[in-house]
Amino acid sequence: MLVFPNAKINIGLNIVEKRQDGFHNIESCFYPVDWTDALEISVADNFRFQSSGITIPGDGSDNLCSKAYQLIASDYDLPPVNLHLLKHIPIGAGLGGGSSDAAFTIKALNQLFSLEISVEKQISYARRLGSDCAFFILDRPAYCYGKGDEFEEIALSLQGKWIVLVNPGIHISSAEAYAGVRAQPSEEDLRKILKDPITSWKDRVRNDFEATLFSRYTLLKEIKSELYNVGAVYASMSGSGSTLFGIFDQETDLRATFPEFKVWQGHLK
Ligand SMILES: C[C@](O)(CO)[C@H](O)COP(=O)(O)OP(=O)(O)OC[C@H]1O[C@@H](n2ccc(N)nc2=O)[C@H](O)[C@@H]1O
Ligand SMILES: Nc1ncnc2c1ncn2[C@@H]1O[C@H](COP(=O)(O)OP(=O)(O)OP(=O)(O)O)[C@@H](O)[C@H]1O
Repeated sequence: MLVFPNAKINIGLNIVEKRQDGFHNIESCFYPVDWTDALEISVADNFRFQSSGITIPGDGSDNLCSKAYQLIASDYDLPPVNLHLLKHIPIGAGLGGGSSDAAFTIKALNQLFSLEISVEKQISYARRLGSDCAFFILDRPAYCYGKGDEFEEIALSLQGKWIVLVNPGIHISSAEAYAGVRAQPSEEDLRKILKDPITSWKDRVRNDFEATLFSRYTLLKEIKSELYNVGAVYASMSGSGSTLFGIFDQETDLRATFPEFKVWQGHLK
């Protein structure tokens, strides 16, 4: 079975409270984008994880795909499988790529072996692998809260809008990014702002990681400004960086604008 785990962007990200368990409560809109990895799962004599494409730090056994397999195998009688991951989504990029790989492994195992695990149960398995993982089970626009692993439907459609993602190759881990911020309650309900036209989002739909990360890495701030200069109706950093995105009303090819960075562009669904 071949599946294509996709990335997400965060449209707004308020870090509202530091929790007793060391995590942070956030408020964010997660929106899927079609920058994808490819994951092939086939029955084998022994369990094996291999990857190609972008090099993933760590050994195969701590890959989130392997962890997802082990988690499901601890409750269900699974045969050994060969997992082959072709890694395209930049890592430490605020795009949730590793989390998506984990969630898609759960979904694929469920389908391949007819496990009939309910969506709710798949979400609770995913949650155990990382805060971002749960979103990718349903994989549709959502307002996320708590650790980012609880969500509700949001009536937001950016279908047909053009999006450009620019990744400058700076690796920022979630833990590093959260360590640098001070949580504070949000000024305005994100769900309410997102009901207003996209042209009113600039300066209102904020990512709380930008303040600290833009002063540490000025390049990130420059990329965001450039996205506005070339006509984005809204631009922001995604998650804990280092990817910036711009949303445009029409197709805009920015590969020549950012020749030294990874650029992904396409329509939103
Ligand atoms: C920045 C986001 O991508 C926004 O969507 C996520 O909040 C990050 O989620 P993630 O990478 O799946 O994070 P996890 O793997 O669960 O946690 C990694 C580390 O990030 C920090 N962390 C993560 C999520 C959260 N709500 N609060 C945190 O403080 C914790 O130090 C944690 O040990
Ligand atoms: N399938 C995977 N893809 C990417 N990273 C993985 C994967 N499995 C495990 N990891 C580990 O997770 C780390 C990346 O996690 P991190 O949360 O920083 O980035 P991410 O998953 O790309 O997305 P985000 O920046 O949005 O959280 C890597 O350094 C690697 O050690």
